[in-house]
Amino acid sequence: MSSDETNVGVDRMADAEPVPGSAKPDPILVADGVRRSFGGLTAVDVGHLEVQRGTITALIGPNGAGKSTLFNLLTGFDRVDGGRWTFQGGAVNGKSGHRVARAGMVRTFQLTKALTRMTVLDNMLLGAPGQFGERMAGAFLRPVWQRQERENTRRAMELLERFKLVDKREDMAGSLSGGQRKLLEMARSLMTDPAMIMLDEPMAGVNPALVQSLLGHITSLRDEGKTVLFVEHDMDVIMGISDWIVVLAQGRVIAEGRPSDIRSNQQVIDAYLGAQEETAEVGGSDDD
Ligand SMILES: Nc1ncnc2c1ncn2[C@@H]1O[C@H](COP(=O)(O)OP(=O)(O)OP(=O)(O)O)[C@@H](O)[C@H]1O
Repeated sequence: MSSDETNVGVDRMADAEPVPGSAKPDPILVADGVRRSFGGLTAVDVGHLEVQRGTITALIGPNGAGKSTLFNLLTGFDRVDGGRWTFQGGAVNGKSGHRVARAGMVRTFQLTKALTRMTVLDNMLLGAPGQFGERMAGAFLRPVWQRQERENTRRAMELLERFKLVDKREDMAGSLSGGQRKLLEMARSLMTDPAMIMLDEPMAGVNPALVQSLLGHITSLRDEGKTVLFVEHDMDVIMGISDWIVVLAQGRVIAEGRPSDIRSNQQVIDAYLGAQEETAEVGGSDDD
């Protein structure tokens, strides 16, 4: 799965302690005291979290644990009640999603209705950096933004090729299968050549034939030196692909470690079982 020669980030994890808040040898993201409440409910309350550069880190936890909220906070798509975090050594808390992306930390988004009515290529171009032409339409700058547009299109085509979507470039994004949409979401997030990519349930709604292809893309990104943080429910995927796993329950990090550490961690088992029991008590049967 991992290439030991190229995978410096993973190699450097050897000494990381499998405990909540553990220090990493070369963290790309460091968060402290990140909190978010909704009314009386504390959705996220993360004391200390470090994500190692160049690894695939999974963020897991039972339903309602706070995974999506933490994603939204870190990437500037929700407002924190408290806390700070740095990315590549620079503070990014309080920055808008756009500025966080420019700093090199991007997240994937599910295709909204509006985006499904655009072509695959136009979806890619929307993820492009700069959008210089739109902001500065002055005629004297035309050569500059035309050059940028050409460069964006070249990059989009290169990524569509890589993700095997190039033949679909003129199709409406809404006509893609579930798996192809996930590929497009991933490809689009790479338009800005980010250092870190955050994937929100990359396998949801993907048929088994495309799962392997998506997994291959995720490991390739890591092997090229990018950092991947992903939220996922599929345990086989999580255990098979992750270099490190962070477990959230009721907004807090209750465990961290390699898949082998997490698999046998009693607190993790209890958190999942507890959540299941709560669901059973209210009569639900959420298998999400
Ligand atoms: N905008 C909001 N308003 C009110 N409560 C919210 C809001 N967003 C999230 N919550 C609550 O915060 C808690 C954490 O939700 P979150 O969606 O982050 O969990 P999750 O771990 O991503 O769950 P799932 O695995 O089910 O997607 C839940 O109790 C949820 O109901």
